[in-house]
Formats: sequence, C-alpha cells, structure tokens
Amino acid sequence: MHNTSLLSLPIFSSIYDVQEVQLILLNNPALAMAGQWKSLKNRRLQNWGGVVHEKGLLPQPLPPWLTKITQMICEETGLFPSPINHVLINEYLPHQGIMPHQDGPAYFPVVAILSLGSPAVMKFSPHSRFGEYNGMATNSTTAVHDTSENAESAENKTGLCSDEHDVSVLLMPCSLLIFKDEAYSDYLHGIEDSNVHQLDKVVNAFEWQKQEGQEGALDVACTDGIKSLKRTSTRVSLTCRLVSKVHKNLFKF
Ligand SMILES: O=C(O)CCC(=O)C(=O)O
Ligand SMILES: [Fe+2]
Repeated sequence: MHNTSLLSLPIFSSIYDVQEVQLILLNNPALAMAGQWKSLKNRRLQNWGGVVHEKGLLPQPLPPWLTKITQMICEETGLFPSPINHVLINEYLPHQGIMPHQDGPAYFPVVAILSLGSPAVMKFSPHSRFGEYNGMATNSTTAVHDTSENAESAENKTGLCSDEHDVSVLLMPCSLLIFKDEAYSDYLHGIEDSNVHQLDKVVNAFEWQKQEGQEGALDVACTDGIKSLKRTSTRVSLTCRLVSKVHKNLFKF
C-alpha cells in the first residue's frame, strides 16, 4: 500500500477526551476484582458481552457501567449501526504488549479503543507484505482472532521485512481511537512488548508535544535523535466492538 493510501486512512477519525469515563472506570470495583481477569502470557484480559464465535456472539448483557461508555461511543461517533455489544478490557504492565494481529471476522469492522492509565504506541502494519515476503496467503499468516486471546499464539513476523509503510499512533490516556476500513481490513495492529516505545512514526505527535515541559508530561527520552516514550505504569484499554450476528442459543449455530 502506498503512502497516499496510508494518509487517507480514516483511522484517527475520532480521538477525544473522556476524562469522565476514566473516573467511572477507575472507581469501578469490577476492574479491581481478580476473579474477572484472565491471565494471558503477556497481559490480563476481561471479556464482557459474551462469547465470540466465528459465526457470531453468544451474548451476555453488558453491565450498566459499561453500557454508559459504549452508548456514549456510539452516539459520539455515529459509526456503529447498532449498539456495541462486546468489550474486552486489556491490562498491560509497562513491558507488556499485544502481538500484531487483525481482529476477527465476527466483528463489524469498526473498533473503538478507549485508553486509560499509562500511554503506549500502537503500530499499524500493512499485512499484504506478509504474504509477499513469505509466499503464503495473507489470511493464514496473520493473527486473525475473535477474542484477542489467540493473538498470543500467533507468530510475530514484523521483523522480517521493511517497515516503511507502518503507521504508529500514540494512545494517550483518556483518548479514544477509532479504526475502520483499510486500517481494519488491510493492516495488523499491535503494541510492542517493551517499556520503551519509539515516537518517530507517531502520526499524532502533537498530543505529547503540546505537553512538553509541563507537569505530568510524557516521559520521553532521546537517543541518537530518536525520541522514545518510557512506559512506567500500567495501561488499561477497553476494546469496544459490535458483533452483528447474535445467537440466543448455542445449538442454533
Ligand atoms: O489494548 C489495545 O489497545 C489493543 C487491544 C486489541 O487490539 C484487541 O483487543 O484486539
Ligand atoms: Fe485488536
């Protein structure tokens, strides 16, 4: 994919402050309850809204403290044809991330990620090049997943080839990232397992530049002219999506 196509990607169509939401969430006991978390190799996960299968969702109602947020996202963005019905909460320690992956086919192709806590950088890499470089069909070489958990077992191939078409986004606390269209279908997204994230390809550098020198600004280091974000505390994210096909009964699949 060419740079022009990358520039026209509507992946940052809505980034706005949701400080009120952070207050609701960080005061919510469900987030603190150990029993709600599933520990994965490199992060912890809470699954809300039911079980996602390839053919649809076996639903469970979202709790009111989550629908408050998902309704707000639907209303503000106008991008979801029906209410968001599935939310994953991921928790990352400073050295943790999520492998490059593509979200599964069960989801409506618009993703809203609310970031809380420590900032981090998410990288979008075109996955057509995985096919080119590895001589395999694109879909079989990417970590397409339904629940985020399968991303753990996928092989990370980002080191194999040029990253000139990669695009990175700084995920600031209390921001909402929406990605859709080509960003959903033609790109993998991931967060590096490192407590230092490079800022040189970040498209929304103004987000941290406007805070430079101020109290509470990002912890940025500069080595050989390259600026990097130092991750020092936990990040929590809410990945909000819509599974269009909802099954009331497992046996009707
Ligand atoms: O934590 C994030 O920002 C990304 C999570 C994600 O990509 C996913 O749950 O599919
Ligand atoms: Fe994802």
